[in-house]
Amino acid sequence: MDIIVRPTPKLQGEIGALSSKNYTTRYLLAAALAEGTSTVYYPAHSEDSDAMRRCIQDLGAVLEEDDEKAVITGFGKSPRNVKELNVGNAGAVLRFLMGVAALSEEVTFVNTYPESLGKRPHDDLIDALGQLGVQVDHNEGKLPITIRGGSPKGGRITVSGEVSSQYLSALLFLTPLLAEDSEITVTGDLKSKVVIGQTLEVLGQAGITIHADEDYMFFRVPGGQSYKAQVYTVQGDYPGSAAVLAAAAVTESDVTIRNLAEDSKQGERAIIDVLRMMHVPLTHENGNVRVQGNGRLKALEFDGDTATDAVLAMVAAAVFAEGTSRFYNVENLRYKECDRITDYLTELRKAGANVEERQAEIIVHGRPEGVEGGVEINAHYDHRVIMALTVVGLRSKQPLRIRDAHHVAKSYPQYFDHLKALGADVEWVK
Ligand SMILES: O=C(O)C1=C[C@@H](OP(=O)(O)O)[C@@H](O)[C@H](O)C1
Ligand SMILES: C=C(OP(=O)(O)O)C(=O)O
Repeated sequence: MDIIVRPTPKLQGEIGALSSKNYTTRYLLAAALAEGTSTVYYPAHSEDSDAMRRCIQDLGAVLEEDDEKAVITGFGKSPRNVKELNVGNAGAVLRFLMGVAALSEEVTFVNTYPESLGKRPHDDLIDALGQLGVQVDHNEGKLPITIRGGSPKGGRITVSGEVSSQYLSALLFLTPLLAEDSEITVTGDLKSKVVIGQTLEVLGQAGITIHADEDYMFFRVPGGQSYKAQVYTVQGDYPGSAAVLAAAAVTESDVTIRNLAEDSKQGERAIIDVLRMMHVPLTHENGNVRVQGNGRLKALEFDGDTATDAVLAMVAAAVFAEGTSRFYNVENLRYKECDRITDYLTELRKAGANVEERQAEIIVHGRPEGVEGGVEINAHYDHRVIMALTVVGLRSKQPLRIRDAHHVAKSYPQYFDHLKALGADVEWVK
């Protein structure tokens, strides 16, 4: 399915934020790794969170769900033997479950998105699991991947943080369950470091003890622990909401998103500060973010690694800012659903934006007068490219047609419904 995004000068209304993807995957996993029955309130419903639901059930968790909650009886340290797992296009789900698979005899992760997740590297996690004595067969560090776990005992592990924080999160979920203590040393620069704060927060809620150095470069993990069955509540999602807030920022608007906690550990809450720095009129009180956009934005410089999954939305806003913006320290955007620097900028240029790339930077020469549009956009299987190009389309002179925009459902299936409710002129076409 394609979406047509037509110029929309005004957005107005109120929506509730979608539920956080990163907390949903973590709570579902923590519940599966517990032996009793946990409840997860307001879990996200999207392709990635459904991938976690499906896989933990394949591994032996029992899940019952109604409109507000998932009730999960976990398998503890003993996942059921399963031949294959299919995580769809979900990177974090794959990496976390590669850790869990170390507790199984033999599991193969199949490759159902050869053009997206199928191209992403997992070498650093494969290497770390190898240090625990886990045998991993792989296709040059990529899917399909077969893990022969058995009974790793724990010990000293080093893992590179240069490409993704998800490898470290996977080890932090696994090692507490091993018989012996572990020590994890991170080498290189740890990318998306703030996300590790979310992992540690969830592990703490699950009753797991981890001794972490303040810089998250070294961890002591006592072995022989068990996850406690708990009641969790998923908070609102900043990365997805960032795209809606960017849309409000580039139009004449009065848009409110509810349920975005001021004290959230999601790094992408930086969208609030970034829009403020861009002089976008905005308030954030009692979990409600209200943008009263006037279409005028100022350029800024920003360390994108602190808000990895919101950078594309921020760049889309910068396309219409006065002056030149620079988003630096973003090299790991290249290892996502697509190369979110080269592929994304290719599509932005098609729409008429003036952008430049460096290995680890995106530079945007703003066009407050708007961009031409009137072209077809390749989504590159990437929900965040789809959301960000939609923001650009709202302020293009001619409509944009985004091909295969249904991939938005990886994290935010109701994105276009939410935008429509706010008055955006968007239409699905076959
Ligand atoms: O741990 C997680 O849930 C995630 C970590 C981040 O990945 P990287 O650490 O690869 O940047 C983020 O981009 C991804 O959407 C989710
Ligand atoms: C990169 C993302 O997810 P993942 O790495 O889990 O596929 C994302 O949600 O933007």
